[in-house]
Amino acid sequence: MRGLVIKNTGSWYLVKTDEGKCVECKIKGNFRLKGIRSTNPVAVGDYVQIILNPEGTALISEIEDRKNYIIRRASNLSKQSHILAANLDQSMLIVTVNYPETSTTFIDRFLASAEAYRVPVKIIFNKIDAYNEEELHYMNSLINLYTTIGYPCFKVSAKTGEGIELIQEELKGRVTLFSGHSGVGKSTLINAILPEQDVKTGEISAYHNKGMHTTTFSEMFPVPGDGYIIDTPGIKGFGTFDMEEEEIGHYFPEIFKFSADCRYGNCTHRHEPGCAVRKAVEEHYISESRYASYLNMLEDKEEGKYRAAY
Ligand SMILES: Nc1nc2c(ncn2[C@@H]2O[C@H](COP(=O)(O)OP(=O)(O)OP(=O)(O)O)[C@@H](O)[C@H]2O)c(=O)[nH]1
Ligand SMILES: [Zn+2]
Repeated sequence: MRGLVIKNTGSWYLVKTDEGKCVECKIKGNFRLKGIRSTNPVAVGDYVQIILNPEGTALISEIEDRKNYIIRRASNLSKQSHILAANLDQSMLIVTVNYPETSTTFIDRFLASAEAYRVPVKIIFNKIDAYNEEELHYMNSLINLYTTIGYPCFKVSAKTGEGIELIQEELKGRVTLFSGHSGVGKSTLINAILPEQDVKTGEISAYHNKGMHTTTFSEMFPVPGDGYIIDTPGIKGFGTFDMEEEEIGHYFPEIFKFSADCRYGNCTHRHEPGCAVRKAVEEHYISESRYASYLNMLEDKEEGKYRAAY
């Protein structure tokens, strides 16, 4: 029998079968996954085959190939990873231009990691009820920027309910990871989206409070119209994805596009002669803020190398 893993409590997995029944499952034997050493072989979002027991529980016997997954290093010292969620259809990044401000560096790092994980992102600008004219102007210029690059943007107020219906439409039939740094109104927004659900902010927050240092258990919350929201505790972005220096530019779609015309194939777009990316920045085809975020990620990479070498 086939089903979707919607909750992981550590030892048990809750699987929703294709027929719509929820069954508590354990894992059968040992799973080995290609390429990753993981502390949890099965994650929320996995499609699995289960074998029912007479007691009404079941064993997970097989995991279907994942179209994508997000992981977190179990600890700095270990090479093992913890799979937070699998088979994401999209991620919604909640941002605010004030109270508190989300920096473009944060947004761009998130977007680049999402590209690396092959998860499409929609950017949700929250708290539009609270902005003055200047802030609204700034928000609209960001919306213009990110829409042009290919990231759909939405304006909402979790407080007044403005724009929420459109978000509900976007969630239908999809598995969506919710992200955003502390204070952007993620919990308020989830509550506004799920008004009659038995999922409450408190429940999600309780998960949050378990903090970064304990094992993380994820859960998918059903939304009307056959979709799910994943709110991973303690995850503000995707974390660091191991990217090679030359690779970082691949995850900035507009930089990648222009880089085809750079003189050198391994151009890092910093100071190489004949760099088409720098030229595009000078001519305002690529935004200064995006280029700055790109350089910022490159710098991190260099510092990482420095640490590794000493
Ligand atoms: N004016 C205004 N305030 C909002 C809106 N959405 C959330 N807030 C407020 O922003 C603050 C933070 O909201 P939360 O929902 O707790 O934010 P969060 O992103 O879940 O934060 P963490 O729990 O720290 O991750 C609260 O005081 C909310 O009342 C909004 O649309 N407009
Ligand atoms: Zn270049």
